[in-house]
Amino acid sequence: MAKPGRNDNSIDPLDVAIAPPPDETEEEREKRLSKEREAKVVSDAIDEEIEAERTAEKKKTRPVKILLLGQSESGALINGTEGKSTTLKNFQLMYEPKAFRLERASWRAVIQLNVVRSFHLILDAITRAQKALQSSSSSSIEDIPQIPTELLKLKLKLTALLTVEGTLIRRLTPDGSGETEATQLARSNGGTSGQNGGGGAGSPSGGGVGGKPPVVKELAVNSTKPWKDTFNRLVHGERDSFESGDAIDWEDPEDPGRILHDLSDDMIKLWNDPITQLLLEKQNLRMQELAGFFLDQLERVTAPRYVPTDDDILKARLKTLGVTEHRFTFSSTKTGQLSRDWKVFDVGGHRSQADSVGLWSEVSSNKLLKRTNLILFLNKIDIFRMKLEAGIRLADYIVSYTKENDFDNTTMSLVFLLDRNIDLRKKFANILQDKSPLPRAFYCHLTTVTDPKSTKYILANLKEMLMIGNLAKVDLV
Ligand SMILES: Nc1nc2c(ncn2[C@@H]2O[C@H](COP(=O)(O)OP(=O)(O)OP(=O)(O)O)[C@@H](O)[C@H]2O)c(=O)[nH]1
Ligand SMILES: [Mg+2]
Repeated sequence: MAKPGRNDNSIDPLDVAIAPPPDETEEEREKRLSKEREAKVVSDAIDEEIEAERTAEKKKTRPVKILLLGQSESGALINGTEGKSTTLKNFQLMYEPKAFRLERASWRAVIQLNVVRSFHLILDAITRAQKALQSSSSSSIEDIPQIPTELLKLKLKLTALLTVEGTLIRRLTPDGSGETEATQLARSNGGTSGQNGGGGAGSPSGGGVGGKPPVVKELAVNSTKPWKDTFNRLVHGERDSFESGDAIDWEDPEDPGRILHDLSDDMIKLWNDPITQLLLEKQNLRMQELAGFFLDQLERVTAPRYVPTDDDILKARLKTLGVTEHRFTFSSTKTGQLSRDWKVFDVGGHRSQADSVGLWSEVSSNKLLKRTNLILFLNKIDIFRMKLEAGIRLADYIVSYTKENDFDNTTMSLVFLLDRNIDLRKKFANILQDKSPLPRAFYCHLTTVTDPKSTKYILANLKEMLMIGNLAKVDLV
């Protein structure tokens, strides 16, 4: 006997759903059947196309696969993100420059969001200082400078940026595109506003005034979704004119660039004010080290007809969610013997991963990846150097390091890394040697991937791997 609530198995719900209405006339029946015939022709054509693609795919040499792995947030010494999407941007810049530059309109919005986000952090920092000054119980009050009325006026005017932030977020995550669901705005512990967070900065390295460190909210976009399409719809005119600003709709009355331009002078004043700098310093907020830093270029990026340069696009920050696949066909002229299809997978980083060493251990020991060649990038070396020069002591992070924290010579930071006692590369090489199920060569680079030249390391290693290894059958991470 059937249990109560169970469907009768002999009735197919699909049949019921597509069954013709019981009172169908002869004419309606003819119409329906004709539509069904048309749909079948389309469906057959799609099946044929898929089959043809599958056959063509099988005939081709297997593509080289590159999986970009890393964290979204990492340790305190080299903070923030890993630069996976930036590496991918470098590939696009090198091999699909036209398509890359056609996306300038979208990246312009991301850069504007980065700018606004930076100001959100600054305004929050001033608010925290104000609160601390008002509260007599604050222990660190004597360290906080008095905030001049002029600065507070500027702050008030610039709260208009929070509206721009909202507009930009809405544009980057349009309704119905699925982007809103994919948008992750991390919790904020308060500040100037309770509004949505913006994209841009990584985690600030410091604490609040006499309180908890500020938690940075960040806009994340699922890169498999066409967030760029919102802006591409604005594109008009000749597609070939990508080098100019023609890809941007300058007539758009809603363009956030207009408000940014109107507030430009005030933004520059606030950022350059020594009290602002002091307040940031007291709160250990090193804006220069945060991802998506454009505050030293405010006049240019808020200019009425600002078009992002390649360099700006490489520096722009938009967090990735999920996995994106990009295909490139690399010509032999640029890559030597590497003329074949490449698939590059950009994997959005996770905050939960313990640290870079842990991730490297996991990847090295993974049995499914045992025949996969690995290249390790110790990225953001420029920021590492900046931190060393700012007086952060390596010994506070690496106990075995006992040498001088001396940075007169700009190459010193690299010497530290290469030093036998604390050779980070050696540490990672040992992990690979110990954990790898099969012996593998260790490739490692200290990089600054915002510099397009960094791609050359990848290409040089790939050539070597393809030559040394089993040439046709190499998969890469
Ligand atoms: N100064 C400096 N900035 C870098 C470097 N590499 C990446 N960045 C910047 O850091 C930010 C984050 O880089 P992404 O490439 O988005 O990082 P990601 O690994 O894709 O991060 P998730 O998407 O969160 O997983 C961007 O604003 C980059 O421009 C670097 O070597 N030096
Ligand atoms: Mg990314």
